[in-house]
Amino acid sequence: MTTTPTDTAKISVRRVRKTFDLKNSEFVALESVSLDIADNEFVTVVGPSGCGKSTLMNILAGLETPTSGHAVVDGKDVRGPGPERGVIFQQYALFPWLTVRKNIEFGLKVAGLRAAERRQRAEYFIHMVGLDQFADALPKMLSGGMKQRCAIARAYAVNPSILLMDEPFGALDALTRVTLQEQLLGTWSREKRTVMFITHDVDEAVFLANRVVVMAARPGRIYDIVDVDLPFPRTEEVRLSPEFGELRNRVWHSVYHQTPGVAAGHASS
Ligand SMILES: Nc1ncnc2c1ncn2[C@@H]1O[C@H](COP(=O)(O)OP(=O)(O)OP(=O)(O)O)[C@@H](O)[C@H]1O
Repeated sequence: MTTTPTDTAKISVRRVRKTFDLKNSEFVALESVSLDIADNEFVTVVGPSGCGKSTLMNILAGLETPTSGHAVVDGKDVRGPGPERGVIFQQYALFPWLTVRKNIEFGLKVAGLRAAERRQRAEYFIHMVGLDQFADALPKMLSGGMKQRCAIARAYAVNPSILLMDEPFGALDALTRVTLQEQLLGTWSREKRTVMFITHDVDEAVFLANRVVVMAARPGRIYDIVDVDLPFPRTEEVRLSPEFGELRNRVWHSVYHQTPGVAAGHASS
């Protein structure tokens, strides 16, 4: 389990504690979380509901501040959102009144790119996620999977070096989900980014990652880190391999046995 911060990490989370004030008490959402993520690494985070996955991601996104400890990106403390960190949520967060193309161009306009350059860049990423035929469609005309592909293209287009993804495929059916996992990995291997990807799905966590971080709840903390030394590209053959099965079982075991009640119930059965 590697949790010791180093100076070379793209992302360093150092002894982060996050508390929320409740009416008569303080709720500890994260306790002493330390984690390093290397440049171009793909890290997935799994854990039971309420273990602080989104809180950790929001801290890295600059949407929450740690109560103590540090979130460091490229050697600097995170002090708010920044263009080098793209965020993708479960709910697509597309502008409903803008077409796919305009949604993707939006961030480029904010970044000050000229119209021709915006157009060219949007085309590239529309093609990358296979939405060529829907470039002029409004979000309401897209399926859930297409909306999420549009959100991924939009995040990539502004060229962030880090992608923070909070259950981006959580609302999709199993087949679309698998297709998007393969597509995301294809994009990641071509474009390279440092990715933190939150999921509830252990198979998804193993399939995508270089490393799986398993969190535990009450207080939210890192419970285990599993290296995934499966080859890329991650094909169906990899997904069906005994090595994949072993890693999935290892991660599942970690998630299952730290969930209060579940392990106890298991032990007594
Ligand atoms: N703004 C807030 N005020 C009070 N409590 C909060 C706040 N945000 C999060 N929490 C609490 O902190 C804990 C961690 O929440 P968080 O959303 O990070 O968990 P999670 O692991 O992402 O959960 P899930 O898998 O269900 O999305 C939860 O118990 C939640 O109720």
